Amino acid sequence: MELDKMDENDWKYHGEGNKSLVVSHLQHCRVLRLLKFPSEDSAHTRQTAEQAFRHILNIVDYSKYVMKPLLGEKYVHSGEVVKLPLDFVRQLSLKVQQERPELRCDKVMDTFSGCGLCLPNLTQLPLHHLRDHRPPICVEIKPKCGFLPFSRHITKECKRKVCRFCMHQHYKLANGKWKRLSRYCPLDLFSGSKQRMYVALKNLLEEPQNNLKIFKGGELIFSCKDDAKQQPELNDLIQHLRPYFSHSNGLYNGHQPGKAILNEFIQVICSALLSGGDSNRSGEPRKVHLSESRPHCEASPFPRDLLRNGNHGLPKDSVLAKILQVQMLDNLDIEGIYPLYKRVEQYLEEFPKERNRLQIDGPYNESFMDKVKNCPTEDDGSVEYAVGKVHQYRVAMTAKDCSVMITFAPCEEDEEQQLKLEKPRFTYSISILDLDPKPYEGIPHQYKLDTKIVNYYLRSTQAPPPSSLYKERQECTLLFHAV
Ligand SMILES: O=P(O)(O)O[C@@H]1[C@@H](OP(=O)(O)O)[C@H](OP(=O)(O)O)[C@H](O)[C@H](OP(=O)(O)O)[C@H]1OP(=O)(O)O
Ligand SMILES: Nc1ncnc2c1ncn2[C@@H]1O[C@H](COP(=O)(O)OP(=O)(O)OP(=O)(O)O)[C@@H](O)[C@H]1O
Repeated sequence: MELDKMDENDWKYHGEGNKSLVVSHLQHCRVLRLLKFPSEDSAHTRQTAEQAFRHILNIVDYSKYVMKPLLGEKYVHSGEVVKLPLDFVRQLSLKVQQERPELRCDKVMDTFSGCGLCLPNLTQLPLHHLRDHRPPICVEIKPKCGFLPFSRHITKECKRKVCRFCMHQHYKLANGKWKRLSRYCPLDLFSGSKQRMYVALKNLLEEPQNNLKIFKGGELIFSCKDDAKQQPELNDLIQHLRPYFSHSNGLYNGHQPGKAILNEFIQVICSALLSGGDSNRSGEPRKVHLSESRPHCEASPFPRDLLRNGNHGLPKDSVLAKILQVQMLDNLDIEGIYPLYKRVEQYLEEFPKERNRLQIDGPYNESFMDKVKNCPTEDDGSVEYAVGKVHQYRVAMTAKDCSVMITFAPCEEDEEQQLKLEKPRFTYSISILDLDPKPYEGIPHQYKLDTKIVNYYLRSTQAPPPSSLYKERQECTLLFHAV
């Protein structure tokens, strides 16, 4: 990619989140990630080009020196900061505007700093097109927090029983972010039990919200609709997936029934999520267990009588195990962190120059990582302890908000061979994305939000739920066979 010859016509809109907008290159397996800012603030809070460059550099450093060592080399692609011609960025911004979903248009793309992040396009498998005519399928999951907090600082008992995602659903519904409750529960996905993972993925397919996107050949084919009232089309998805699962097993009227296709698709995702573990001497993958936390969320729709005390857990090096371990660096919960944040604030008021030494806003380097890793286990009343725990909390927050991308494509066999196989075989890659640092200043907001979510949950579950909600849920429930 020659930066001085950038042409907006070589790029197209790919997707966006709350903080950044992503465009993909038409020929090369590359994306550009550009920051976004609230539109009303853009005139006065706009950063100088120098500040914007520093900001993006911080994102790369944080990914490279903090998240990559914690999550594993193989899953993290940190990318590189690129300086882009301002004219290119302005033209690009105009070009993508009409593709942007309405719900994301409260923010505008950064067209003034001329900085962006260049990353591999993780929805593609490099060189795959040389081997098979079927383009890769990519499943992007934002799994959210996979454990129940176990901190002694927790004041509301329900937080030990119902997970944050399930509680938050009620609050999101009330403030209009979504129109239907999601039945997805992160604790099921992180359980390591194939049955529970299956149910979690099935529930994501029924109501993806912002937790599931599916791409085919780099094109988005399944996600929540822009109009949150509309449901995504599972039948369309089945048609897209059919060529990947057309083997001879279980044919009905000459082809696989839709349910069977979704069933196999979910199993492929499960296998990928459980892969990557090394084995012990008996050949069993090593597992990680959450001894400190209750393993099941009371709001999950997974039938309680099917919960067994079996030796589930996630294979040690699987992508979900890696993410969960980092999430669990938050062992005090926001209720334990907030007083420590206030301790740091008080200290900084007295000694403002200490902000740099304590690396409150970075730099995110080995020394920051040292503070995260070697934080004392007991509170000795020091500012060092408080800063260490705050840093750990922020790292855990990143892991609670990251996404996993599983990109898979049929193995090399030609079609005839493929049809004779009992099950199709896939080659795949797994990555973790959106590993940006969460701001230190965000802690008071997190504290308030936590209180709101819990209070709202308690209020809404004590009162009988509106009957229309249940009606809608029943209408969209699919019946899958247990695996
Ligand atoms: O607080 P949460 O759990 O709602 O997470 C926010 C996400 O909402 P979600 O609940 O996943 O729909 C939110 O996602 P959406 O904008 O809702 O797609 C962002 O990821 C936000 O992170 P940031 O402020 O952009 O760095 C996320 O904020 P952080 O809490 O991770 O800072
Ligand atoms: N390297 C990549 N390859 C392919 N697609 C990507 C890549 N990085 C991001 N995307 C796509 O762009 C979308 C937005 O990116 P990202 O999640 O990083 O945005 P964000 O604004 O930081 O998210 P959030 O809302 O969590 O703050 C992703 O959901 C994903 O679909």
